[in-house]
Parts: sequence; C-alpha cells; structure tokens
Amino acid sequence: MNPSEFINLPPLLSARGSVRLPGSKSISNRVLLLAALSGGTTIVRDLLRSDDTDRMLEGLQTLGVTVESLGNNAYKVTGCGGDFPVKNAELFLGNAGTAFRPLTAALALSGGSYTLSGVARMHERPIGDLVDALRGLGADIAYLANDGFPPLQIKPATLSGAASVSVRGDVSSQFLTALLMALPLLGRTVTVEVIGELISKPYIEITLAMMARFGIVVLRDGWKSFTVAAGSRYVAPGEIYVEGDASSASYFLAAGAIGGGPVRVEGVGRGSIQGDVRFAGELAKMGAQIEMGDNWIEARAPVNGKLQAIDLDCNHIPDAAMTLAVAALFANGTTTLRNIASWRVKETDRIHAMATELRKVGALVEEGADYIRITGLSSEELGVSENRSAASILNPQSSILNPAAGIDTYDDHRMAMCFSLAAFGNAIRINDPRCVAKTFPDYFTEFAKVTQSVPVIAIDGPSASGKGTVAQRVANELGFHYLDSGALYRLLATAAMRDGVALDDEVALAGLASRMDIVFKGEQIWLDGAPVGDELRGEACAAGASKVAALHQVRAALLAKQRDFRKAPGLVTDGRDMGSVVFPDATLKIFLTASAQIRAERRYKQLKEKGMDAKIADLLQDIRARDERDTQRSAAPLQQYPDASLLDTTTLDVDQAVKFVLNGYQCKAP
Ligand SMILES: O=C(O)C1=C[C@@H](OP(=O)(O)O)[C@@H](O)[C@H](O)C1
Ligand SMILES: C=C(OP(=O)(O)O)C(=O)O
Repeated sequence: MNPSEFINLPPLLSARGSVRLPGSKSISNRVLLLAALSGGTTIVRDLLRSDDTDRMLEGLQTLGVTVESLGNNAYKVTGCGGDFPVKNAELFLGNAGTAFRPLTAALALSGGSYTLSGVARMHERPIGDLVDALRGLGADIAYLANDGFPPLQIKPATLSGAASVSVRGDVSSQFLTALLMALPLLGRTVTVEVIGELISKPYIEITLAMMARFGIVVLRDGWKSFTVAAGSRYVAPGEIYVEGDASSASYFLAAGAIGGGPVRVEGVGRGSIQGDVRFAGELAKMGAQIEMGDNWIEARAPVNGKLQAIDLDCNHIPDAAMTLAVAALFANGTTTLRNIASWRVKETDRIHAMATELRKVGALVEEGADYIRITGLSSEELGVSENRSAASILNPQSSILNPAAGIDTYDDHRMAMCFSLAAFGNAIRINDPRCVAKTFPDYFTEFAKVTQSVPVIAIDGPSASGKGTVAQRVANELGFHYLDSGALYRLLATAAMRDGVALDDEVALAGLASRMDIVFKGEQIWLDGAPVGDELRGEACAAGASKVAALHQVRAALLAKQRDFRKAPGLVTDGRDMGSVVFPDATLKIFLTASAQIRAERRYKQLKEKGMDAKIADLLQDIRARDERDTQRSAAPLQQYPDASLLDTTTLDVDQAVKFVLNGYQCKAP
C-alpha cells in the first residue's frame, strides 16, 4: 500500500447503469478451502480474484494443493481429502479473516507444523476464542507474539477425542465458521456449543450452505449448537459457481438511491445465500425504491427524492452497514446504526474511522462502544430548494474542501468504497484508494461507469472575444451556475485591500482566497454578501491581481475555489485554462475566438456605450499584444486544445454563438 497515493473524484450528479459484480469473497474462500479438503476435483467458476482470495490460493498451494487456472476466473482445485501434502510450512495470510481463521482450524486438526502470520493489522485482530476452542480439542497452538492474536505456531498434536467443544460467538462468527469447516477432519461426531450471543449470523448460513454443497449436513439447534456427525466427508461437487459479492453490491445500490438510479447489480438477487443482500431491504427503509430478481437487484432514489434516516440493529449485515453510514449523509434526520461492536476489530477500528472521516465531510457524528449516530446535512436543514439534487448538500466549510486534505482509508477497502459515495455531495479525494484490492480491485473503474459527474461547459478564449457574454447566456439557458474565472484574482486583490492583507503575504492571501464567498448573478458579482462594483475594473485592482496571481499558494487555493463552483445541476465557466487545467474532464470544451479586428471593434462599441472614449487602432494594438503574452506564457498558455471545439465568432452574433454551445452540449450531456 502506498498511502501517498490518492484518487480525486469529481462531484457527482447522478448514478445509473448496471454492474456485474465480482465474486463473493466469503463464498470464494470457503469454496477454495472445502474443495481442497474434498476428495476429487472441483471446477470453481466466477471466483473472486482479489488480495483476500489470493492469500487463500497461495496458502493452499503452499500446502501442496494443486490449483489450476482455467482462465476467465475459473479454477480447477484438486482436493487432498483433508491430508495436506506439505506438513511443514509458513503461511502469510495478509489481512484476510476468511483465510486466516479457517486455515488455522483446518491446520490445527491436520497434523503438521505451520506458522501463520499476516499484516500488522491482522496481528491486532483477535483469534483467542478460536484458539481456545481448538485447544479444547487437543490442538497444539502457540501465540508467537501477543496472547490471543496472530501470528500463530501450530504443531502436530494428539487430539483429545472430546465429543463437544465450545466457542465464543460474540467477537467474530468466523471462529464458529472455521471450527465447523474443520470438524469433518476428525472423522467422529463433535458438537459445537456457542457461548454468548452469536454475531454476524448470516455468515454461518453461508458456511452451512457451502458445507452442504460439499456433501456435509450439519445438525443444528438454532444458533446454540451445531453437530458434525461421524463419517462426514467432503465430496467435490464437480462444478460450482460463486455468486456475486453482496457486500460489494451495497455501494452501487446506495449510489442508485442517492444519485437517482436506476442502478442494477447483477450476480446477486432473491436467490442469494449471502446475508448482505438484506442491505437492499434496509436501504428501502430509508425510502429507496428497490426491485429484485433471482440474480439482480436494482435501486432508485425515493419517490420524493429524499432518503430518510433510520435506526437499525445492523448485527446481521456488519459489512454492508458501513455503506448505510455514508448513505446517512444524504438522509433527512439522524441515523443510528446499532450493535456493530465487531466493527472495532476488523480491517481497522471502523467505528472510529467512520466517525472521523464523516466529520471531515461535515456530518455530525456520535460514536459509542457499539453504535454510530450520524446526522447528515440534508437539503431541508440547509434550506435549499426542493428540486436541487442530493449533490452540493455537504457542509461547504468542511475540511475536505481543503485540497491537501482527503478521506483517509486506514487500509480498509470498505472505507474507500463507502466514501466514494460522498462525491454525491462534493468533489472528494480518497487517499490510498488501492486498498480496495482486498475484495474489489476494479472498484473505482466500475463506480465511474455508473456515475455521472456534475457537467461543466468550459469556454476558453482570448480577451475581448465575448466568451463571458456567451458563457453567462448559456448558464442562464441551462439553469447552471456561472464562473468568470478571470474575476477571481481581481476579487482576491479587492478582498485583500478591503481586509488590509499585504499583497505579498502568500499564506494570508491563500487563506483569504479559500474563505472568499463569491456569487456571480448575471452581470453582477457578489463578494462576501456585498455587490462589487466598478472597482473590480479599476487600475489598482488590476495591478493587485497581477501581484497575487504570481503566488504559488494563491494559485493552488484559487484552483480549489474554481473547482468548488462545480455544483449541481452544472457549471458554465469561462477563462483561459478552464478546459485544460481547471476542469480537464469538462463535458464540453469550447475555444471561443474571433479575429483581432472584430474583437477590437466589439470592445470599441462596448466602451462607446459606456460613454468612454477610445480608438479602434489602439484597442487593436492592445489586443494583439495581449494575445501574444497569453499564448507565450509558460503557465497554462492560451491555446486551443485538441479536445476543444473551435467557435469562431468573427461572423456570428451572440445568439448564434450561444446556440452553437447549447447544441454542442445537447450532444454530450450526461
Ligand atoms: O465469514 C465471513 O465470510 C465473514 C464474516 C464477517 O465477520 P465477523 O463474523 O467477524 O463479523 C464479515 O465481516 C467478514 O467480512 C466475512
Ligand atoms: C471484515 C472483513 O474482512 P475479513 O474477512 O478479513 O474479516 C470485510 O471484508 O469487511
């Protein structure tokens, strides 16, 4: 992992489309292990390829199990009937709970010498309850560092012959899963008694369903005890398909609910054995419209457009519940997610991580030992109009607007995936996005395919080309926001002179630049709530603007400021580097120009109308000199980029130019 990497997500307007889900992590790793423990070969299709499943695949191969890739995520596993050929090995299992816990149990009962280790965080994730249970069966397991935690040393042992064993169920269900999957190796009847309230119950259902596919029916008394009968042997099912991952589905379903939808996920549905499909029902409680088929689920925004807060016991969906926490940002009211103590011992302390990062985007968060309570900033609370989409509702003062900040992901794939949804509020930076590789390496590519960013029409061009007039008119026609980027440096100079900030105090100027509240309304510009008049065009202001524009931190702050104007439903902006530097992903880029002669004539007419005196020849000379400077400068020189359409207005009037831009946008609109 490289924590210095990040991905910048643009502000999102909407979500629609369809995603084929990668295979379920929980099913993939169970199937691989059970296939290895079986006699015979198993063809596994649609297996998840990710860090967690790679750790299981490597582990099995180290143990001497033959796994052959057939291409297209299909694998042939030749089982060893529970007798691993390699009796002495060191396994590195990363941070994969579904590899570490089940392999610990299987190896503890299989008569070899093994050490099992993982990443640093894995060595902080508890395993004591499982080790205690295995020791109850006579297994020889030692802690190599801290008691109760990996790394572990397993040695051959004389197993006890006990008919029953107890395991605690209130820290992780993976301990019970691991025991159940390993018990058939003993060849005799053993009953597992569960001590304490079993958490994450649906994962036990997955375990039982997979064991059944490999020929072993576990007898059960509710959630209290489970019996594996003597003579139970895993039998390879021949061919097995892995369902799509229901936890991974949650991000796309939430995107549909927040961003309008419909967003469809393919690979899980009504027929799924994964508990996380119930996430869809919980999203429906927030108002989302959900439809479900046997192998697909589709989500849309609520009929009235607004998600509602919920108060929910999330013990049955510990992983997908994280997605609800971020969806809560976009809901009216306060959402409480309860009974999630297990979040504290997963990839990171997820309650703390979630609370910290949600606060960065402006949410009010209360964190408890086993709950999290989130108040998002709903449109109602901000008093913005009804027809505004969920976008732009986040707190404009939040620290995430500082370009140097970003959402930290704590090496937790779900933190990264969850916070991609916050882009429906504002542009967002996600740090260390590659941590998604734990379960979904292509996540951000897939997410980009079903989300549409807030559109930007970027109009660049030389001075006096009339681009400002055209841009304002286009913004009015479309009901979009408007940004006159050239005015920003002059506004900063004005604000600095107003506040007595020295024009060479880089740090103070950059702070002022990010604090300035600027509104463009038709021809009028408002700075911090007051209209700015002709002083913006004055000599003092122009000189101040050129001084502040030379300062690096000011340019960075103003870059962020310009990007903040990108709010739903869209932005029209004019300047010199809008399409090339500020909004390189603009929906439509126009290079608007006219001959120098016609620009001089237009400027002359403008000045005349204002009662000012001028000479066309002088104006023409000025314009030529300015063109020369703008095209020759080293920082973002003025030029038509290959992805911008040329709009030469030499022979066009304003109406015709506006029409050209609107037509161009029609063809490209999201
Ligand atoms: O058995 C499984 O496949 C899993 C069980 C759950 O863990 P806990 O039982 O520790 O909650 C879940 O969070 C994890 O991602 C996968
Ligand atoms: C808790 C998780 O992983 P693990 O299987 O490592 O427990 C998870 O994927 O959210």
